Amino acid sequence: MSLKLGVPSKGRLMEKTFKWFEKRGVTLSRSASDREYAGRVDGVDGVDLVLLSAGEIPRELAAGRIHLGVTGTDLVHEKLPRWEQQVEQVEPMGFGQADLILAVPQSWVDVDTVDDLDAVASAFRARHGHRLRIATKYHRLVREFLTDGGVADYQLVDSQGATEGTVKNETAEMVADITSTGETLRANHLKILSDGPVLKSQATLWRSRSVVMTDKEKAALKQMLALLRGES
Ligand SMILES: Nc1ncnc2c1ncn2[C@@H]1O[C@H](COP(=O)(O)OP(=O)(O)OP(=O)(O)O)[C@@H](O)[C@H]1O
Ligand SMILES: O=P(O)(O)OC[C@H]1O[C@H](OP(=O)(O)OP(=O)(O)O)[C@H](O)[C@@H]1O
Repeated sequence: MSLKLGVPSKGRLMEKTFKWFEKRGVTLSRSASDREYAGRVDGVDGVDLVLLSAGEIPRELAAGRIHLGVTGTDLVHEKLPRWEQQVEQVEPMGFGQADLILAVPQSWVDVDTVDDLDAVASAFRARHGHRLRIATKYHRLVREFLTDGGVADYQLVDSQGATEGTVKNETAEMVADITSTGETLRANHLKILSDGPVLKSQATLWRSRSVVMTDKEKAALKQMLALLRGES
């Protein structure tokens, strides 16, 4: 069997991933049709390209269906419990930087920190009879962060997109989401809590810890890593 390299098939990480490999002597190419999720790897023998959504790459690494994969730190930490046991970080790639943050309405002038949030959350529950709602797709990371910060009076509301709009739409009181330029937060009149971020993320090359490799796969991995690390 060949070594399997999983890369984002679309979205913001795809193009930069292809360029990052190219710069290191490994050419990734998609088949002629953009709609066909197939491609090839040139520059190292015995490697297959697997095109996947960035969000699915953590699971495929953990299951051992791909040996190497490119995706954001945020997605690995969110989707894999005890991620260190399932994957190993090979190289941070220097693009796709984003911070996972907590943000509240700018009009909450008394709330700047997690401590302030704790006080407001308790008062909110007493006044409204339900817990303060935080919209996010990062359930695990947000829960861990708030537990560490001693905040308990809240509930998570799942939001898989347009998360900053949930406050205006009154389906949540605040959000936990990824930001890079901060423009979406500003446009939606939200401000970031100062004691964060919950996580700093960037595109990263990961290696699965779940596969037993054949000699051929081991040789391809060695050659690939030497090239990517500039050792050959
Ligand atoms: N401004 C940003 N907003 C959202 N994600 C960003 C941003 N900048 C970098 N990223 C990173 O990009 C990755 C998500 O990539 P992308 O948006 O292409 O995937 P997606 O299409 O949302 O995933 P999927 O294909 O699973 O739906 C995450 O690791 C995220 O941290
Ligand atoms: O800080 P900024 O540069 O404004 O970027 C942050 C925004 O980008 C992402 O959304 P995306 O574009 O992936 O759309 P989505 O709302 O469908 O997730 C993220 O969820 C924020 O909404």
